[in-house]
This record gives sequence, structure tokens and C-alpha cells, in this order.
Amino acid sequence: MTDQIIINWAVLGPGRIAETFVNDLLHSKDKLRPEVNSGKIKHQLIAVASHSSLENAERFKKESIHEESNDLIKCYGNYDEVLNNPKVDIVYIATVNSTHFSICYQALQHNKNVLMEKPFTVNHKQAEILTALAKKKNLFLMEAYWTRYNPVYQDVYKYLFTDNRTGDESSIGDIKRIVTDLSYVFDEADPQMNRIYNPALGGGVLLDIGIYALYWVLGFIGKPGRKLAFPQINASAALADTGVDISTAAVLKFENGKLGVSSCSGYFTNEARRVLINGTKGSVEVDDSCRPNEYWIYDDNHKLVIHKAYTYDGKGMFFETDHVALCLAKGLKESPLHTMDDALLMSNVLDTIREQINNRYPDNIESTDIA
Ligand SMILES: NC(=O)C1=CN([C@@H]2O[C@H](COP(=O)(O)OP(=O)(O)OC[C@H]3O[C@@H](n4cnc5c(N)ncnc54)[C@H](OP(=O)(O)O)[C@@H]3O)[C@@H](O)[C@H]2O)C=CC1
Ligand SMILES: O=C1OC[C@@H](O)[C@H](O)[C@H]1O
Repeated sequence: MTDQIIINWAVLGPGRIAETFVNDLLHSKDKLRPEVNSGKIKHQLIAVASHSSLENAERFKKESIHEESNDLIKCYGNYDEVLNNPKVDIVYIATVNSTHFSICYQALQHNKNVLMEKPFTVNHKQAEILTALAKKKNLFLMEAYWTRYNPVYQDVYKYLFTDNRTGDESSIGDIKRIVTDLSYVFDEADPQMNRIYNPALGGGVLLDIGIYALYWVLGFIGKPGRKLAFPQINASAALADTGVDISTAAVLKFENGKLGVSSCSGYFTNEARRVLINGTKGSVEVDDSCRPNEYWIYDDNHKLVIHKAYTYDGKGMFFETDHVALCLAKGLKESPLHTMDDALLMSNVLDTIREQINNRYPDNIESTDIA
């Protein structure tokens, strides 16, 4: 096949999300992956690197990846060797939050395209440095906000902004309010929750899950062609004993009376995940702000206009990986759906909220120094 797009991936940080990502990348045969199923896109994982030990990378390869895709994968006990491997087209950085800035910086310095797990960085200054570096080096850089490529998000976005509508004249009228939440139970006694509770790893629910809830607000208020001023923000949080936020709420007040009401918590179960978009001529409900499956669109009399539910094979991270492949094939340096400016706006909002709720990380985590 002449026009086949082959993408050689490397994974840095063989932890839990890397396992999900790789399995979606390589194994999902979902019908919603037409380019992969037709052979137009071929994803190959060629490197897995652990900063702790070679054994860690090898264990990941053995235990987390189906055997039939193992042949190409080389394991490394450090990140540098992967960054020096010219065969790698893009690195997926799936390490703990506190390391995002320095590892991404190194990857860009080594002229690698990067898909950076969320949160992009722990603060806005770091985000500015990375986006400037990617632009200077003409490299692709994208925050892995995977919900953006999910068909529910895409459908709702297309429906609201069809025919070049802007945020003030969507198909449900002027979007005046968006209410979002994302919550899970994060048990402090569970060792796997260390990265959530540990300030030295960039912990707290805001940067872990609050992001998903907030992205609906930032994505739908004033979009497309964002022309709204930075919102006035009022936030409040309950902090864990370690000092990181464990239950957080923020109200974002934009111009023209538009409100975003967004919360996240480590105390609750699955019910607390919905998205509600209120316009002057209708509304939208989505079942889950992180991994949505289903949405409902209502008219101004709350009469149901559209209801659609999707099921898909895997976690749904492949929507993002296939989008990245298409961007790379087109020579794009950022995703048109989730731009570097979008990541910058989010980091600015997160800084503002963190300052108000008093979740400050150790200086070395907040630093922009490169070791
Ligand atoms: N998109 C999504 O749905 C999700 C995204 N995430 C994001 O992915 C990232 C990783 O989360 P998760 O996979 O749950 O975390 P894990 O703790 O499972 O794994 C993180 C990996 O980071 C690496 N690492 C690098 N430096 C350090 C360090 N100094 N201390 C500890 N670990 C380090 C480790 O690999 P090694 O040492 O072997 O290199 C480790 O395996 C986070 O930023 C999180 O926000 C998480 C869950 C879901
Ligand atoms: O990104 C994420 O989404 C799902 C959550 O379980 C996880 O903690 C978070 O990092």
C-alpha cells in the first residue's frame, strides 16, 4: 500500500496509563478506526523506556503487550537512548506529573515529536517554555487530552457549531452555562494513589481529573475562534493531609454572562461525572466528562432532539492516537482540535485555581530550570 502512514512510537514511563494506551494503540479493531482497519494507518511501537530500570521496561513489554506485537519493541533502562534513536517518530510521555516538563523538554531538544500526557505541565510558565520550544524546532507537540477526539465530544461540538456558528450563536443558542464534574474514589491507603496524594509528584485531583471537567467549559464557551477574555475565577477546595486538593470546585465567569461551574473529587463514585451545557435555545447532557459514551440534546422546551450512545472496544484512547497519526502525515505541528494555545489556556486556568486553593508544589517541581 503506497499511501500507508506508518508511525513509529516510543513510550517513556511504562506505568498504568501507558499499558492502556499501548493496548488501544496496537490492538483495538474498533469499527470507529476506519484508517487503522483499512491499513491506511499502521501504528508500530518500537521502544519502551523506563527511567528506573531495564527490567521495568521488559516487564511492561512481557506483561502489558500482546505477544504478537512484541517483535519490533526494544526495551531501554533510560529515556536518553530512545530520544537518540532516529527511527522514533513520536514519543508518548506517560510519566508522573512532576516530570512532564523536564522529560518533554529533553524530548524536544532531541528533535522528537511529542504526545504529552495530561496535565501538560504543572504550571503555565513550564507550558509556555515547551510550546515555544516546539515551535522554534518545528516539532509536533500535543497534550494528550484524549476526550477531545471521542465521538461524543466530536458529535456534540459539530452539532452545536455547525454552519460556522460561534460560541454566541450555537444551535442551542447562546451557551450561557456549562456544569461539569469528574469524580472517582481515590483511596489514600492504596499505594497506587501515591501520585495523587504526593505533592512532590504534582498530585491533587485538579491536575488529575479536574482538567477533564474544565476542558468542556473551555472548549465550548467562546468556541470556535475563542474571542472571550480570560474568565474571572473563584475556586475552593478541601485539601488532603499532604496538602494537595482532594475535592475542588471552581466557578469561571466569562463575559456576556457565561458561567462555567466545574468540580472534581476523590470522594465519589461514578455518578458524579456528567456534563450539562445550557444554551438559551436548548441544552446538552453528556454521561461522562472523561470517557463519554452517550449524549442527549434537548430543545428549549426540554424535548429530546437527539440521543446517541456509542460502544467501543478498548478505552477509547485510539481516537487520539489515530488523530495524531493523521496530523503527522499532514505535517501538522499541532492538533487543530486541541492546539498548543488550548493547552496554555488550561495551564493558566489551573495556576489561577491552584493559587486560590493553596495547593502549591515544592519549588523544584514548579521550577523551569532544566537539570
Ligand atoms: N489519559 C488518561 O486517561 C490518563 C492519564 N494519566 C496521566 O498519565 C501520567 C502517569 O499516570 P499513571 O500511569 O497512572 O502513573 P504510574 O504511577 O502508573 O506510572 C508513571 C510512570 O512514571 C515513570 N516515572 C518517571 N519518573 C518518575 C518519578 N520521578 N517518580 C515516579 N515515577 C516516575 C515511572 O516509570 P519508570 O520509572 O519505569 O520510567 C512510572 O511507571 C500522569 O501524568 C497522569 O496524569 C493517568 C491515568 C489516566
Ligand atoms: O486521566 C485520568 O483519567 C482517569 C483517572 O482514573 C486517572 O486518575 C486520571 O489520571
